[in-house]
Amino acid sequence: MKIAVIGAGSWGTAISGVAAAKADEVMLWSHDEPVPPSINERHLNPLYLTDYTLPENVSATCSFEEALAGAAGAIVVVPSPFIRATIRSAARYVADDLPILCLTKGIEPHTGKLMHEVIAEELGHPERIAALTGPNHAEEICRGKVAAAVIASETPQVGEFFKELLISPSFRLYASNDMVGIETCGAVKNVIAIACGIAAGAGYGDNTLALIMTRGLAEISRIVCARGGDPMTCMGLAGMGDLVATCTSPHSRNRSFGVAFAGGESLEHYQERTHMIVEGAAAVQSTAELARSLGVDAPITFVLESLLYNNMTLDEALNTLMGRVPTEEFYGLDRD
Ligand SMILES: NC(=O)C1=CN([C@@H]2O[C@H](COP(=O)(O)OP(=O)(O)OC[C@H]3O[C@@H](n4cnc5c(N)ncnc54)[C@H](O)[C@@H]3O)[C@@H](O)[C@H]2O)C=CC1
Ligand SMILES: O=C(CO)COP(=O)(O)O
Repeated sequence: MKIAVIGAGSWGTAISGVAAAKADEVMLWSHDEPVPPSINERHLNPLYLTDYTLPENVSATCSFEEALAGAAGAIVVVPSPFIRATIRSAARYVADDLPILCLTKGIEPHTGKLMHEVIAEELGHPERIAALTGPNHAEEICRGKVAAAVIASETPQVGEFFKELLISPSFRLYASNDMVGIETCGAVKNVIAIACGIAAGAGYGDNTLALIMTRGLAEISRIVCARGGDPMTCMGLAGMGDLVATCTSPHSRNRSFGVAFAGGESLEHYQERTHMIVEGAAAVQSTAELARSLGVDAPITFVLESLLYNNMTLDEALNTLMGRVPTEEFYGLDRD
């Protein structure tokens, strides 16, 4: 059995190693030309997780045709800003019944669409699409450190196919049918992680971080509910689990960017320096747009939007948040 992995960043590289334990062959599609020769000759990605040696049955290519030919399943893991264009370019090599698993975390700007919805729009046949999210830093997964995630799908057999492929003694996978819930959690927790990074970088304490995480989870839950997801999803691995990992881990690019931003570094400089995607920076804008269109109160996201993009100062941000009148702890959690 061959599995195609579309996207050779940190997470695409790590998940290829996981899939290689069960698949006969994993072929990784990379946007970056230096990646395939290095993986094919030395089993090393020269740009991401550079000290992780991939299994011998993982190879790489920059050709969609080569990656997808004869594949029994495809895993999509390109950063959200590139997902629509990438999938559109790959579309003619994707069979109508190919099971697809989406690992990307984001919300499309202007449309408010989740990543599985973008893939479905480009490829059709939404019933063959599943999504996986959870507290899964690639740096730990590639070392086999114990972790878990949720796989959600409209069709149970599709979720089961990917669960069987990726489950291992060190990687537990739970099933869900709430694709909207798990993907919304996965996108918006990145916003909250930036807020935690900024607070940590500015010298605030653990109480402050717990406050941001907890009120962040309330904010995520209101958006999940308004989007038609299940609020219980927010209590699980895709919600609280990933929020805690991303808001506290030194591996998190979103948290680290927040720390750097508090120290005066720009987003452009941070991304150029690390070559990594800060999904939460784009998600600040797309989540704010989505929340406004849904009529959802998202104060942390709105303040971050002003801080990152409209020259609000940190003091003004703090005063805006702390100046709000505290209301009921769990308002806005009704499902429409
Ligand atoms: N790194 C991690 O631990 C985890 C990442 N994710 C999610 O996985 C997704 C991918 O992130 P990473 O693998 O971490 O990426 P990364 O930040 O490690 O690497 C950036 C990726 O973007 C690609 N890229 C750059 N320009 C491109 C273009 N024009 N078209 C297509 N691709 C382009 C690069 O080739 C590279 O694969 C994101 O949505 C992220 O939130 C989810 C869970 C864990
Ligand atoms: O989603 C992630 C861990 O589950 C990765 O988070 P960062 O993009 O902040 O590194």
